[in-house]
Amino acid sequence: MTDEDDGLERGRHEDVAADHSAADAEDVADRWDAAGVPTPEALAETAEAAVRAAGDYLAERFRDGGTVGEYHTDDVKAEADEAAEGLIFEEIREDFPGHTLHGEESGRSGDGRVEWIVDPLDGTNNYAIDYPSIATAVAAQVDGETLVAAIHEPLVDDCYVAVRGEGATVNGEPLSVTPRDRPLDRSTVSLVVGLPAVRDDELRAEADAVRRALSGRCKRVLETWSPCVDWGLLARGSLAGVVCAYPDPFEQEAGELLASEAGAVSVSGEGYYAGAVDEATLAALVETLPEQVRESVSG
Ligand SMILES: O=P(O)(O)OC[C@H]1O[C@](O)(COP(=O)(O)O)[C@@H](O)[C@@H]1O
Ligand SMILES: [Mg+2]
Repeated sequence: MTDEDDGLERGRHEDVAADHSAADAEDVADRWDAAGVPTPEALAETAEAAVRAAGDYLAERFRDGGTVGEYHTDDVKAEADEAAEGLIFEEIREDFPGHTLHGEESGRSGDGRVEWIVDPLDGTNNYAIDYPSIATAVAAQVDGETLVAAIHEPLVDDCYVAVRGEGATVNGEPLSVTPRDRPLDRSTVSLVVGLPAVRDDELRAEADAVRRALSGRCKRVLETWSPCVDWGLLARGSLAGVVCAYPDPFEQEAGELLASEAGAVSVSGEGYYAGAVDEATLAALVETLPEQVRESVSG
Protein backbone atom coordinates (compact mmCIF):
# COMPACT_ATOMS: atom_id res chain seq x y z
CA MET A 1 0.00 0.00 0.00
CA THR A 2 1.38 3.40 -0.91
CA ASP A 3 1.15 6.62 1.11
CA GLU A 4 -1.26 7.91 -1.51
CA ASP A 5 -3.52 4.85 -1.32
CA ASP A 6 -4.20 5.09 2.36
CA GLY A 7 -3.99 8.84 2.81
CA LEU A 8 -0.92 8.41 4.99
CA GLU A 9 0.63 11.58 6.25
CA ARG A 10 3.55 11.21 8.54
CA GLY A 11 3.25 14.56 10.25
CA ARG A 12 6.23 15.90 12.11
CA HIS A 13 8.29 12.75 11.69
CA GLU A 14 8.31 13.05 7.93
CA ASP A 15 11.94 14.08 7.87
CA VAL A 16 13.06 11.33 10.19
CA ALA A 17 11.20 8.70 8.21
CA ALA A 18 12.45 10.05 4.92
CA ASP A 19 16.02 10.04 6.20
CA HIS A 20 15.58 6.49 7.33
CA SER A 21 14.23 5.20 4.03
CA ALA A 22 16.86 7.16 2.15
CA ALA A 23 19.58 5.63 4.32
CA ASP A 24 21.31 3.25 2.00
CA ALA A 25 20.17 -0.31 2.23
CA GLU A 26 23.91 -0.81 2.31
CA ASP A 27 24.21 1.27 5.42
CA VAL A 28 21.74 -0.96 7.24
CA ALA A 29 23.06 -4.16 5.71
CA ASP A 30 26.56 -3.36 6.94
CA ARG A 31 25.45 -3.66 10.51
CA TRP A 32 25.34 -7.40 11.02
CA ASP A 33 27.09 -9.44 13.67
CA ALA A 34 29.39 -12.37 12.96
CA ALA A 35 26.46 -14.82 13.09
CA GLY A 36 24.60 -12.91 10.40
CA VAL A 37 22.10 -11.28 12.75
CA PRO A 38 21.59 -7.50 12.60
CA THR A 39 23.07 -5.56 15.46
CA PRO A 40 20.65 -4.38 18.15
CA GLU A 41 21.23 -0.83 16.94
CA ALA A 42 20.13 -1.74 13.41
CA LEU A 43 17.06 -3.55 14.79
CA ALA A 44 16.22 -0.57 17.01
CA GLU A 45 16.43 1.87 14.11
CA THR A 46 13.98 -0.22 12.10
CA ALA A 47 11.74 -0.79 15.13
CA GLU A 48 11.44 2.93 15.76
CA ALA A 49 10.76 3.74 12.10
CA ALA A 50 8.08 1.02 12.02
CA VAL A 51 6.14 2.14 15.10
CA ARG A 52 6.35 5.77 14.04
CA ALA A 53 4.98 4.99 10.58
CA ALA A 54 2.01 3.09 12.00
CA GLY A 55 1.44 5.46 14.90
CA ASP A 56 1.46 8.55 12.70
CA TYR A 57 -1.06 6.93 10.38
CA LEU A 58 -3.35 6.05 13.32
CA ALA A 59 -3.07 9.53 14.79
CA GLU A 60 -4.02 11.08 11.47
CA ARG A 61 -7.10 8.88 11.19
CA PHE A 62 -8.00 9.52 14.83
CA ARG A 63 -7.81 13.29 14.44
CA ASP A 64 -9.83 13.17 11.21
CA GLY A 65 -12.60 11.31 12.99
CA GLY A 66 -11.84 8.35 10.74
CA THR A 67 -12.34 5.80 13.49
CA VAL A 68 -16.09 6.11 13.76
CA GLY A 69 -17.29 4.54 10.52
CA GLU A 70 -14.62 1.91 10.48
CA TYR A 71 -15.46 0.56 13.87
CA HIS A 72 -19.18 0.66 13.46
CA THR A 73 -19.55 -3.03 12.75
CA ASP A 74 -17.41 -6.07 13.43
CA ASP A 75 -16.81 -6.53 9.71
CA VAL A 76 -14.84 -3.36 9.32
CA LYS A 77 -13.47 -3.24 12.85
CA ALA A 78 -9.98 -4.30 11.87
CA GLU A 79 -9.40 -1.87 9.00
CA ALA A 80 -7.10 0.59 10.77
CA ASP A 81 -5.38 -2.19 12.72
CA GLU A 82 -4.62 -4.00 9.47
CA ALA A 83 -3.45 -0.87 7.67
CA ALA A 84 -1.14 -0.03 10.61
CA GLU A 85 0.23 -3.56 10.64
CA GLY A 86 0.85 -3.32 6.89
CA LEU A 87 2.90 -0.16 7.40
CA ILE A 88 4.98 -1.82 10.11
CA PHE A 89 5.61 -4.88 7.96
CA GLU A 90 6.64 -2.66 5.03
CA GLU A 91 9.26 -0.91 7.15
CA ILE A 92 10.65 -4.19 8.46
CA ARG A 93 10.65 -5.93 5.07
CA GLU A 94 12.42 -3.01 3.48
CA ASP A 95 15.38 -3.39 5.85
CA PHE A 96 15.21 -7.11 6.64
CA PRO A 97 13.32 -9.10 4.01
CA GLY A 98 14.23 -12.49 5.53
CA HIS A 99 12.87 -11.87 9.01
CA THR A 100 9.83 -13.59 10.48
CA LEU A 101 6.84 -11.33 10.94
CA HIS A 102 4.31 -12.08 13.64
CA GLY A 103 1.47 -9.61 13.76
CA GLU A 104 -1.63 -9.51 15.93
CA GLU A 105 -3.76 -9.07 12.81
CA SER A 106 -2.19 -11.35 10.22
CA GLY A 107 -0.43 -14.02 12.26
CA ARG A 108 3.05 -15.43 11.71
CA SER A 109 4.96 -15.77 8.46
CA GLY A 110 8.54 -16.74 7.72
CA ASP A 111 11.11 -18.85 9.53
CA GLY A 112 14.06 -16.52 10.12
CA ARG A 113 16.05 -16.42 13.35
CA VAL A 114 14.80 -12.90 13.92
CA GLU A 115 11.09 -12.59 14.66
CA TRP A 116 9.16 -9.35 14.94
CA ILE A 117 6.20 -9.38 17.31
CA VAL A 118 3.81 -6.63 16.27
CA ASP A 119 0.87 -4.95 18.00
CA PRO A 120 -0.20 -2.41 15.39
CA LEU A 121 -2.92 -0.81 17.50
CA ASP A 122 -2.79 -1.41 21.21
CA GLY A 123 -6.04 -0.08 22.60
CA THR A 124 -8.33 -0.94 19.71
CA ASN A 125 -11.45 -0.41 21.77
CA ASN A 126 -10.20 2.98 22.95
CA TYR A 127 -9.58 3.94 19.33
CA ALA A 128 -13.05 2.78 18.37
CA ILE A 129 -14.68 5.02 20.97
CA ASP A 130 -12.38 7.98 20.26
CA TYR A 131 -10.69 7.66 23.62
CA PRO A 132 -7.14 8.99 23.15
CA SER A 133 -5.14 6.20 24.75
CA ILE A 134 -3.48 4.10 22.06
CA ALA A 135 -0.05 2.84 21.09
CA THR A 136 1.81 0.84 18.48
CA ALA A 137 4.43 -1.69 19.54
CA VAL A 138 7.05 -3.99 18.08
CA ALA A 139 9.52 -6.37 19.70
CA ALA A 140 12.42 -7.92 17.80
CA GLN A 141 13.39 -11.37 19.04
CA VAL A 142 16.49 -13.31 18.12
CA ASP A 143 16.15 -17.05 18.73
CA GLY A 144 13.17 -16.33 20.96
CA GLU A 145 14.80 -13.66 23.13
CA THR A 146 13.52 -10.09 22.90
CA LEU A 147 16.49 -7.85 22.13
CA VAL A 148 14.78 -4.68 21.02
CA ALA A 149 11.43 -3.01 21.63
CA ALA A 150 9.77 0.15 20.37
CA ILE A 151 6.48 1.66 21.47
CA HIS A 152 4.96 4.77 19.92
CA GLU A 153 2.10 6.65 21.57
CA PRO A 154 1.15 8.73 18.57
CA LEU A 155 -1.41 11.06 20.15
CA VAL A 156 1.14 12.42 22.59
CA ASP A 157 4.00 11.67 20.21
CA ASP A 158 6.12 9.77 22.69
CA CYS A 159 8.38 7.11 21.27
CA TYR A 160 10.03 4.59 23.58
CA VAL A 161 12.94 2.41 22.45
CA ALA A 162 14.65 -0.28 24.52
CA VAL A 163 17.69 -2.39 23.69
CA ARG A 164 18.53 -5.34 25.93
CA GLY A 165 21.50 -4.51 28.12
CA GLU A 166 21.75 -0.97 26.78
CA GLY A 167 18.84 0.81 28.41
CA ALA A 168 15.69 2.58 27.33
CA THR A 169 14.87 6.00 25.93
CA VAL A 170 11.82 8.16 25.36
CA ASN A 171 12.11 10.54 22.42
CA GLY A 172 15.86 9.92 22.52
CA GLU A 173 16.24 10.80 26.22
CA PRO A 174 17.48 8.06 28.57
CA LEU A 175 14.88 6.62 30.93
CA SER A 176 15.61 5.39 34.40
CA VAL A 177 13.04 4.69 37.10
CA THR A 178 13.95 6.06 40.48
CA PRO A 179 13.22 4.01 43.58
CA ARG A 180 10.59 5.64 45.74
CA ASP A 181 9.86 5.29 49.37
CA ARG A 182 6.11 5.47 49.06
CA PRO A 183 3.52 3.02 50.36
CA LEU A 184 0.91 1.57 48.03
CA ASP A 185 -1.89 3.57 49.60
CA ARG A 186 -0.21 6.65 48.15
CA SER A 187 0.65 5.04 44.82
CA THR A 188 -1.05 4.45 41.49
CA VAL A 189 -0.58 1.08 39.85
CA SER A 190 -2.10 -0.30 36.69
CA LEU A 191 -3.87 -3.55 35.96
CA VAL A 192 -3.69 -5.18 32.53
CA VAL A 193 -6.23 -7.89 31.77
CA GLY A 194 -5.40 -9.81 28.61
CA LEU A 195 -7.85 -11.38 26.20
CA PRO A 196 -7.72 -14.91 27.69
CA ALA A 197 -8.90 -13.48 30.99
CA VAL A 198 -11.49 -11.27 29.31
CA ARG A 199 -13.02 -14.20 27.47
CA ASP A 200 -12.85 -17.04 30.02
CA ASP A 201 -15.21 -16.94 33.02
CA GLU A 202 -12.81 -18.58 35.44
CA LEU A 203 -9.80 -16.48 34.46
CA ARG A 204 -11.92 -13.34 34.49
CA ALA A 205 -13.03 -14.11 38.05
CA GLU A 206 -9.37 -14.49 38.97
CA ALA A 207 -8.54 -11.12 37.39
CA ASP A 208 -11.51 -9.56 39.20
CA ALA A 209 -10.07 -10.83 42.49
CA VAL A 210 -6.73 -9.24 41.62
CA ARG A 211 -8.50 -5.95 40.85
CA ARG A 212 -10.31 -6.02 44.21
CA ALA A 213 -7.12 -6.86 46.07
CA LEU A 214 -5.18 -4.04 44.42
CA SER A 215 -8.03 -1.56 44.89
CA GLY A 216 -8.09 -2.35 48.59
CA ARG A 217 -4.44 -1.44 49.00
CA CYS A 218 -3.42 1.12 46.37
CA LYS A 219 -4.37 4.76 46.08
CA ARG A 220 -5.63 4.11 42.55
CA VAL A 221 -5.76 1.22 40.11
CA LEU A 222 -5.57 2.41 36.54
CA GLU A 223 -7.01 0.35 33.68
CA THR A 224 -6.19 1.97 30.36
CA TRP A 225 -6.97 -1.03 28.10
CA SER A 226 -3.95 0.06 26.14
CA PRO A 227 -1.21 -1.75 28.05
CA CYS A 228 1.64 -0.15 26.13
CA VAL A 229 0.57 3.19 27.56
CA ASP A 230 0.99 1.64 31.02
CA TRP A 231 4.41 0.28 30.08
CA GLY A 232 5.52 3.77 29.13
CA LEU A 233 4.27 5.16 32.42
CA LEU A 234 6.06 2.45 34.38
CA ALA A 235 9.29 3.05 32.46
CA ARG A 236 9.04 6.76 33.31
CA GLY A 237 8.45 5.91 36.96
CA SER A 238 5.06 7.63 36.84
CA LEU A 239 3.28 4.45 37.85
CA ALA A 240 4.54 2.60 40.92
CA GLY A 241 3.80 -0.74 39.32
CA VAL A 242 1.96 -2.81 36.73
CA VAL A 243 0.19 -6.11 37.28
CA CYS A 244 -0.75 -8.17 34.21
CA ALA A 245 -3.24 -11.04 34.19
CA TYR A 246 -2.88 -13.31 31.15
CA PRO A 247 -1.47 -10.52 28.99
CA ASP A 248 -1.33 -10.62 25.21
CA PRO A 249 2.19 -11.39 23.91
CA PHE A 250 1.87 -8.81 21.14
CA GLU A 251 2.15 -5.99 23.66
CA GLN A 252 3.78 -7.83 26.55
CA GLU A 253 7.12 -8.65 24.89
CA ALA A 254 7.84 -5.03 24.06
CA GLY A 255 6.50 -3.77 27.38
CA GLU A 256 8.54 -6.09 29.59
CA LEU A 257 11.79 -5.18 27.86
CA LEU A 258 11.02 -1.46 28.05
CA ALA A 259 10.25 -1.70 31.77
CA SER A 260 13.30 -3.77 32.65
CA GLU A 261 15.67 -1.63 30.59
CA ALA A 262 14.33 1.44 32.38
CA GLY A 263 15.26 -0.26 35.66
CA ALA A 264 11.92 -1.66 36.80
CA VAL A 265 12.01 -4.95 38.70
CA SER A 266 9.54 -7.79 38.16
CA VAL A 267 8.36 -11.29 38.91
CA SER A 268 6.19 -13.50 36.74
CA GLY A 269 4.65 -16.92 36.47
CA GLU A 270 1.62 -18.85 35.22
CA GLY A 271 -0.16 -16.07 33.38
CA TYR A 272 0.81 -13.25 35.73
CA TYR A 273 3.43 -10.52 35.73
CA ALA A 274 4.07 -7.90 38.40
CA GLY A 275 6.56 -5.10 37.84
CA ALA A 276 7.45 -2.09 39.97
CA VAL A 277 9.82 0.82 40.29
CA ASP A 278 11.76 -0.76 43.15
CA GLU A 279 12.05 -3.98 45.15
CA ALA A 280 10.11 -2.69 48.16
CA THR A 281 7.16 -1.63 45.99
CA LEU A 282 7.27 -4.94 44.13
CA ALA A 283 7.24 -6.89 47.41
CA ALA A 284 4.27 -4.85 48.65
CA LEU A 285 2.46 -5.37 45.36
CA VAL A 286 3.02 -9.12 45.39
CA GLU A 287 1.96 -9.29 49.03
CA THR A 288 -1.33 -7.68 48.02
CA LEU A 289 -2.21 -10.29 45.37
CA PRO A 290 -4.65 -13.11 46.08
CA GLU A 291 -2.85 -16.17 47.48
CA GLN A 292 -2.99 -18.32 44.35
CA VAL A 293 -1.63 -15.55 42.15
CA ARG A 294 0.99 -14.62 44.73
CA GLU A 295 2.22 -18.19 44.78
CA SER A 296 2.41 -18.38 41.01
CA VAL A 297 4.57 -15.26 40.68
CA SER A 298 6.68 -16.09 43.72
CA GLY A 299 7.04 -19.72 42.74
O1 LIG B 1 -12.21 -5.94 25.74
P1 LIG B 1 -11.64 -6.36 24.42
O2 LIG B 1 -12.09 -5.55 23.27
O3 LIG B 1 -11.79 -7.83 24.18
O4 LIG B 1 -10.09 -6.10 24.48
C1 LIG B 1 -9.31 -6.59 25.52
C2 LIG B 1 -7.90 -6.39 25.13
O5 LIG B 1 -7.62 -5.04 24.99
C3 LIG B 1 -6.28 -4.82 25.37
O6 LIG B 1 -6.28 -4.02 26.52
C4 LIG B 1 -5.57 -4.18 24.20
O7 LIG B 1 -5.65 -5.07 23.12
P2 LIG B 1 -5.45 -4.63 21.62
O8 LIG B 1 -3.98 -4.53 21.41
O9 LIG B 1 -6.04 -5.73 20.81
O10 LIG B 1 -6.14 -3.34 21.41
C5 LIG B 1 -5.69 -6.18 25.72
O11 LIG B 1 -4.74 -6.16 26.72
C6 LIG B 1 -6.92 -6.89 26.12
O12 LIG B 1 -6.76 -8.25 26.06
MG1 LIG C 1 -2.45 -4.95 22.55
